[in-house]
Amino acid sequence: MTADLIQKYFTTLTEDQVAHFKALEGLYQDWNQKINVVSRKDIDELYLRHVLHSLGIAKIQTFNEGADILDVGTGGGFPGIPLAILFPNVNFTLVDAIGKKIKVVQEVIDGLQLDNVKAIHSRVEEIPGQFDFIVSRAVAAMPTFVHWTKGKVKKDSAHERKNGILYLKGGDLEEELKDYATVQIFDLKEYFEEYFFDTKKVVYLPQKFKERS
Ligand SMILES: C[S@@+](CC[C@H](N)C(=O)[O-])C[C@H]1O[C@@H](n2cnc3c(N)ncnc32)[C@H](O)[C@@H]1O
Repeated sequence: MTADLIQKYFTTLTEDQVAHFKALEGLYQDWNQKINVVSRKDIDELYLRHVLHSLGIAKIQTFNEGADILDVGTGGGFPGIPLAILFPNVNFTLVDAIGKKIKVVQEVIDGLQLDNVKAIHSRVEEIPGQFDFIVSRAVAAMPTFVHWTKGKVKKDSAHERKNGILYLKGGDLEEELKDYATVQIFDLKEYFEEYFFDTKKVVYLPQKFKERS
């Protein structure tokens, strides 16, 4: 699959955005040979499994100009890098506890000359600042994740939807999310027809969520 897959679902991309999405393939293939951040199987399906999947968050939430978004446990840059290409006027902070992963992320940022992304080598618990939304994929179960990111969401919302966590998850989430009364789950198969998305969801947890009693 090629970068055309992105244009199939995001039809108003600028030439710059299309060029950036296209350039991801070469950058990741090159860097993945030096530092493995994407599994061999997945690198052949980069646009489906990583880029389009990351952009699933954008089908649920559009970020306002100037918003601050934190990607926790970004690994090789997902979902942060595709979202930063899609929202060039939004500030992204990508954090990961493993230095070599952040090195690849930094190389991709430099390769694309993205000026709206900062890559930080740190555990999320140790970074300062507050953000409108926290995005993530495949990092920790929600209770641990909520604990790690406590106090990192801005109180006042600049978006219609309350600030909070937008987490890409899959499978049966009932047990993991049973304590959160205000959680919302969005099925990505409603937006993308490829079979890969059949079980994929975006989990939205607003700040100041209610725990079920
Ligand atoms: C399975 S990888 C997922 C990477 C990426 N989000 C993706 O979906 O391709 C999980 C990543 O979370 C990072 N991580 C785990 N705990 C973390 C923490 N407390 N702070 C920052 N990064 C963390 C790990 O270093 C690892 O790179």
